[in-house]
Amino acid sequence: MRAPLELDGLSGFFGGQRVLGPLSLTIAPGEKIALVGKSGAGKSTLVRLIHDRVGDMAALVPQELGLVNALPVFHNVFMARLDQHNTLYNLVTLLRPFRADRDAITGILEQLDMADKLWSSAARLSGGQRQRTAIARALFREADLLLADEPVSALDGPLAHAVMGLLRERFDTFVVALHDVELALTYSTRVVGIQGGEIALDAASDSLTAADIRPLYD
Ligand SMILES: Nc1ncnc2c1ncn2[C@@H]1O[C@H](COP(=O)(O)OP(=O)(O)OP(=O)(O)O)[C@@H](O)[C@H]1O
Repeated sequence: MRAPLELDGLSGFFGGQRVLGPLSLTIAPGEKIALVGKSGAGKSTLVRLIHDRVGDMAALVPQELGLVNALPVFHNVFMARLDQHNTLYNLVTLLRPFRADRDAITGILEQLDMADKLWSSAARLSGGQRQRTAIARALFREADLLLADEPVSALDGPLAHAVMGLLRERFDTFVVALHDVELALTYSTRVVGIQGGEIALDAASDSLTAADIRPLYD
C-alpha cells in the first residue's frame, strides 16, 4: 500500500436495519489497526465492508474461515493464489501440486507449527488447526494489507501471541478484529473501538491502557 486508504460512507445493514455507520476510516500505509468492542458491536460488519471496498488487494481471514472441508490443507492454502494462475495450472495442482507451491506452503505451515497436516483433509482438523489453515492462506497470498476477523480466537495463549507476531511481521498494514484487549494493545499501532455500530475510540495503542478500552464493553 503506497497511499492511505480513505474509506467514507461505510454503512452496514441487515434486513433494512442499520447496524453500522455511516462512518469513515482512513488507513495509513504501515498502520496496524486493532478493532475492539463487545460482541455485536459491528466489528465483523466493518471488516466485511472494508473488504468489499478494497477487494483483492487484501488478504482476508473471515471469522467463519471459509475452508473447503473436502480438500486437504495444501489446497485450502493454495486457493489464495487461484486468481494468479491459469486454469490449467490450477487443475494440475488439484491432482499433482508443483514443487514450488508445495515448498512455499510447507514453509508457511512450519511457521504455524502444522507442517505435518499438509495433506490432512480440512474436515479432520481441530478448531485451532482450521484457524491456522485460514491464516496460512492469508500469508500465502502475500498481500500488503491483511483484514482479519478474530484470527486467533481458537488458539492458546502462546500460539495466539506467536501468530499475531507473525502477522505483524508479514503484513505491512492490517485491520484485525480482536476480542482480547491485551493482544490488541500488544500487536497494533492503533486501536479503533466500536460501540453500537459507531467509532467510540480511535487512538494510538501506545497511548492506551486496558482501562481505556474497558468502557466499550459496558
Ligand atoms: N446475518 C445477520 N442477520 C441479522 N443481523 C445480523 C447478522 N449478522 C450480524 N447481525 C447484527 O449486526 C450487528 C453487528 O454484528 P457483527 O457481527 O458485525 O458484530 P461483532 O462486533 O463482530 O460481534 P462478535 O464479536 O460477536 O463477532 C449485531 O447487532 C448483529 O446482531
